[in-house]
Amino acid sequence: SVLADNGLEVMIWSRNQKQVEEINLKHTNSKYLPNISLSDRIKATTSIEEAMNGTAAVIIVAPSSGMREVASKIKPYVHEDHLIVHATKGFEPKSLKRMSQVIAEEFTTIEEENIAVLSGPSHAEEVINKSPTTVVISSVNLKAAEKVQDLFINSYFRVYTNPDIIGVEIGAALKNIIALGGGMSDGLSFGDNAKAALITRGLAEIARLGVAMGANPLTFIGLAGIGDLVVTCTSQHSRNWRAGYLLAQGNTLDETLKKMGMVVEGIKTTQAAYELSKIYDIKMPIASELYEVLFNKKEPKFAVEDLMGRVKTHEMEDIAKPSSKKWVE
Ligand SMILES: NC(=O)C1=CN([C@@H]2O[C@H](COP(=O)(O)OP(=O)(O)OC[C@H]3O[C@@H](n4cnc5c(N)ncnc54)[C@H](OP(=O)(O)O)[C@@H]3O)[C@@H](O)[C@H]2O)C=CC1
Ligand SMILES: O=C(CO)COP(=O)(O)O
Repeated sequence: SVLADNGLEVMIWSRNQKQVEEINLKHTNSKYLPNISLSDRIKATTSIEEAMNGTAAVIIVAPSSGMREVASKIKPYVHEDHLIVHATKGFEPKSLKRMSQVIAEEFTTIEEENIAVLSGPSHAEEVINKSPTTVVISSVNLKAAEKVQDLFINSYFRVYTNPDIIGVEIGAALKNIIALGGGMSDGLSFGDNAKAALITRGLAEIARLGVAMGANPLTFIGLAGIGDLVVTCTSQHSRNWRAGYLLAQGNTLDETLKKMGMVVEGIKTTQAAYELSKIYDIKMPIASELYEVLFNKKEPKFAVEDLMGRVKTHEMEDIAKPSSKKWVE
């Protein structure tokens, strides 16, 4: 919708024939964005060949578990001048690869310089209503990032460039875990103190893993870090928040997913973060407790008790420890 508002012709590829017909005939997408009218500059097709015909840029927004499948379908139609942008927030299950790594592996004809990541606090439900939104576009190539910035930027959608593609993708993926916790906190009727603690301590563990994986720590105080963390932990538009809320109210994981009916990236990402924290030897207490709740049936209230009862430590554990001498002074 942002691109259509900017005067571009947009072709959506979907695997769902009914959804394609609805978009083309009624200009609505009632399952995913009810009560919204879409621009008639947005058309849809189930044919990837038709969708790719004459395009300059391809925006992939499949859930992370489907990224490789979708990329491999697009592959035959991609040429070296295409700009490939993704807005997916997660890691590939099992390989634990970032989305731009999966895209680079699939599109061997595309230079890494032509791949960009769009991220930041941007619930679709608000963007579609033209509510002021700020995001980042990240690429190893500033020129590519600026081209995508020019495609998207307008009076309600402000796009900043950021060269740290690793940090942007890691911030985007890991914030969903903390958002599950934010929903649980509200589901358990904890207050604002608990939410602030989750956001702040969540950011600390996101940054610890991110830095170990090669990110610039400053990215985590930007839109793809704290920005997206705040919006997903506090907004009722957030699927991750809602899933956490349902879990805290006693629903099982299966019941929660059935009630959601939309992708909840934080669930698979909790598994990925659990594995990455072991590979990189990074402490991620919130992600570890969420792992126990999601996959080992631990009750959320016991997870909170265990988080609160951790061995006492310095706030900046593993990042900056003041010397004991200075501390005494
Ligand atoms: N919603 C939001 O506000 C934002 C979402 N994101 C990210 O975008 C990604 C997608 O989220 P979102 O669109 O909200 O998720 P939804 O669950 O709302 O929609 C997922 C869409 O992807 C399609 N899909 C799923 N798997 C495949 C596949 N293997 N091949 C083809 N199509 C597939 C679904 O089709 P079908 O209906 O046929 O199942 C559906 O159209 C996530 O990584 C999310 O974190 C990022 C920023 C904001
Ligand atoms: O990433 C998002 C907003 O920036 C969407 O978050 P949810 O997947 O939790 O809805």
